[in-house]
Amino acid sequence: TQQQRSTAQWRELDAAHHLHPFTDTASLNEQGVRMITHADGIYLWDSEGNKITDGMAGLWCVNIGYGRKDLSEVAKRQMDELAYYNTFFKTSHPAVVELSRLLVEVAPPGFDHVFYTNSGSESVDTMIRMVRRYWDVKGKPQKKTLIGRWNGYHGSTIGGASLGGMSYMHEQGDLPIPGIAHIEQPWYYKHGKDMTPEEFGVAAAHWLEEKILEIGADKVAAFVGEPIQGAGGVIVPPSTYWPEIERICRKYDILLVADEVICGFGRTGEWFGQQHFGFKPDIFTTAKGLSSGYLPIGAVFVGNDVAATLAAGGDFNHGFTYSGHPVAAAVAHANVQALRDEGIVQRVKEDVGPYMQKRWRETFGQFEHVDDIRGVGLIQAFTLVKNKATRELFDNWGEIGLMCRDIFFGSNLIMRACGDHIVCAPPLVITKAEIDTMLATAARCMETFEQKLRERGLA
Ligand SMILES: Cc1ncc(COP(=O)(O)O)c(CNc2cccc(C(=O)O)c2)c1O
Repeated sequence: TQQQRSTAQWRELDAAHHLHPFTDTASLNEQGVRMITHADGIYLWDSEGNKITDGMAGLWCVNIGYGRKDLSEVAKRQMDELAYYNTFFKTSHPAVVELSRLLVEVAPPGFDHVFYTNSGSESVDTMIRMVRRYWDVKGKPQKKTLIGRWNGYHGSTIGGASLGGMSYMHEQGDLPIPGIAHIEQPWYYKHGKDMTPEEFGVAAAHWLEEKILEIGADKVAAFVGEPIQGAGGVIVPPSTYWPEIERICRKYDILLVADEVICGFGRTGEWFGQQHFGFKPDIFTTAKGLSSGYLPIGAVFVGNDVAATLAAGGDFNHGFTYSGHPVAAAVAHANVQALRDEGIVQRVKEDVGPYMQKRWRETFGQFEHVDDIRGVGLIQAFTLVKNKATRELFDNWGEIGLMCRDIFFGSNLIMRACGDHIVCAPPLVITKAEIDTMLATAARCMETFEQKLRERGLA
């Protein structure tokens, strides 16, 4: 079992030796980290015994909820049987074969092949190399450019960070790499002022057509997007957006890629976000909910045309030591089987998802500085705004979001601030009673938030 230390001792050792992701190390160590020691269902406990409601399912990933001993038993059994062997050099093993069969079963039709990675970023980098290889084999090697969206998020590897549209990431490391372009995001609240959502969805998709014509269709390899932008703040596109994107991709013969790292494995109430929006990509990337975060694993679902073309090209020179890792594959298999056989995905679509969306709107609609209340299934958000009537946002984008997030955290409720968007993506096993309790806490926090705005002369 874990060595028993005081919170102070944990904090001291962490500050001395551990570099955290996406963190300003100096400021983190002024405050001191919260030591999360265990978790169950939708709850976390810290080293001070505080019970915390995890409204973010870790990092959008613990779809099945914490504390599933069946998954840890599968991990132990697999590790005792075959802890590791690779899938290079004409070998395979039962765990990755069983997972592949199951994933093809839950995938939309037309995806009979899966490539494995260790993360969403590696899935995205794998996809980038597949897309460029695809056009090589097709005899159009100049079709290299991949188009993403500003404020899209596709990971932290050099490829993923380049394809993502977070400019503060591009500034660190001289990104994007060559052959990457971006178009504006389909954020209706900000860009669609004098249009209906449906008109805006078509207009926003046409930004892709403009970009393709600017670059030259003969140079464009693919368009890549998250069905709903997650880390960008749960930007839910109008219903007309994705079908128009797909039409434009077919018109100019460029591949359509969905990044389902967040939207995949039941988050929207469908198995994959592409099914909610009604489009069919050529490839899609996954991770997170694939194993519910119990072990690191990612998977690239390769459409049959792309798979056949890659195969025609002979050796595809790409892969990782841990591609299809036996223990990660076994746990992912048990996780996906439970999401399906326990009806968890189905319940998001038919029961808890609609309930959350209704209660989310009821809870936050009453606040003066909350607007654009939105969501699908169990991914939802709202935007903190200075003036609803004029849709005026606060100055210093992100500052108010962090203030609001800290009020939630102070009440042992984890929600995420993405700029001035407040987002929530709980484990898919959340019950209606837990939704009511969580939102009652959140409502009290929002009263405090409004009070703080007044005290700061911002309201
Ligand atoms: C759509 C998408 N694509 C790729 C990645 C990269 O996955 P990995 O992190 O496993 O390499 C992601 C990851 N998304 C992600 C990761 C970490 C933090 C947050 C946040 O919103 O705070 C979001 C993602 O959301």
